[in-house]
Amino acid sequence: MVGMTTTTAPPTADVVSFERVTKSFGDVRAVDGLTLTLRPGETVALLGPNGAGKSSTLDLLLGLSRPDSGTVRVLGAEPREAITAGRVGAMLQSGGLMGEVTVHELVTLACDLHPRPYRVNDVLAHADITKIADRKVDKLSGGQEQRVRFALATAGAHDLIVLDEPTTGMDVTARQAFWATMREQADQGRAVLFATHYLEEADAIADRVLVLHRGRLLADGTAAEIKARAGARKVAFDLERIDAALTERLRTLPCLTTLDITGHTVRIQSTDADATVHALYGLGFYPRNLEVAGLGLEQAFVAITEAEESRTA
Ligand SMILES: Nc1ncnc2c1ncn2[C@@H]1O[C@H](COP(=O)(O)OP(=O)(O)OP(=O)(O)O)[C@@H](O)[C@H]1O
Repeated sequence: MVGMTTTTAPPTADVVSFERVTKSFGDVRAVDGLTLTLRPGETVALLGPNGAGKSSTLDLLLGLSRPDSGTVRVLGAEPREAITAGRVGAMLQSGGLMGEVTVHELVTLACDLHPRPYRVNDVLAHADITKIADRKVDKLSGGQEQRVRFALATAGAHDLIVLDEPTTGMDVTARQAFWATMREQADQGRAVLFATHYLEEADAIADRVLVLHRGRLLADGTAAEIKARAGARKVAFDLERIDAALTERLRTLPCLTTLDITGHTVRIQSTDADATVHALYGLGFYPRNLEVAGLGLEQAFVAITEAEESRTA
């Protein structure tokens, strides 16, 4: 971050806008006609299987790479302009921290360079690194290093905070503290965009979830909407006796996507739980302890991405 005044355009309603953005590496289309907008105060999770294009999307957003076609705007300006103006804080996976300095010195430098800095002691406290402020940066554990990266990303008042898998390596307490601080930032009107593989974090934290797959947006909505869109439900019940013949009959149930039998317990995933349960009784089964539940975000994510895989196979 460089502390200089630039001719940044005035804020628009959209913090980020991607308009039919494409980026390829050789034959690989990492981002494929992506259109999306982020608004102030939103906390948005970016999900996707390995290679879906999450990091490539964040790189475009941060001006670290340029699209082959389409436009990327951040706070109404070119990404690099918004970044040079200190309006975007980023915490990326890659890139080492300066080694020979202490945590305090590094955070002080980040605050000094920021056009709208917070107080160094406040930044240290929020990132929960006050106790390790005098340690050399290259002597930190993985989780401590993540917290220092977080401190650097929140050294001043940003309009947008971008985080690539921010809690990797953090323990449970550090994660909770991290998300509490992030929530405060969002409550102050900042947009927060984070890529993650921890779906429970996306479920708990994000107002909005974006599912990327092969560079395209497969789903965009609240976690509840994404779960509902996946449509599938879990059905579980016990049977008194299960043998090979009964297992074969269970496989004929309609709308079944998965069948798992452990001891006397049958677990099913179904695209239409009502039809499956109805047929279960119709086939003469007497299920006990019958439970029907919606999918978690993780299962919904798998269902959505697998459906797309088989559609495009
Ligand atoms: N610099 C590059 N050179 C060549 N291919 C690249 C480059 N960057 C990304 N790719 C390819 O583009 C695709 C998208 O990669 P990207 O890193 O954006 O995915 P991702 O969703 O962040 O994955 P992960 O969850 O594994 O971090 C992948 O097929 C990847 O191999």
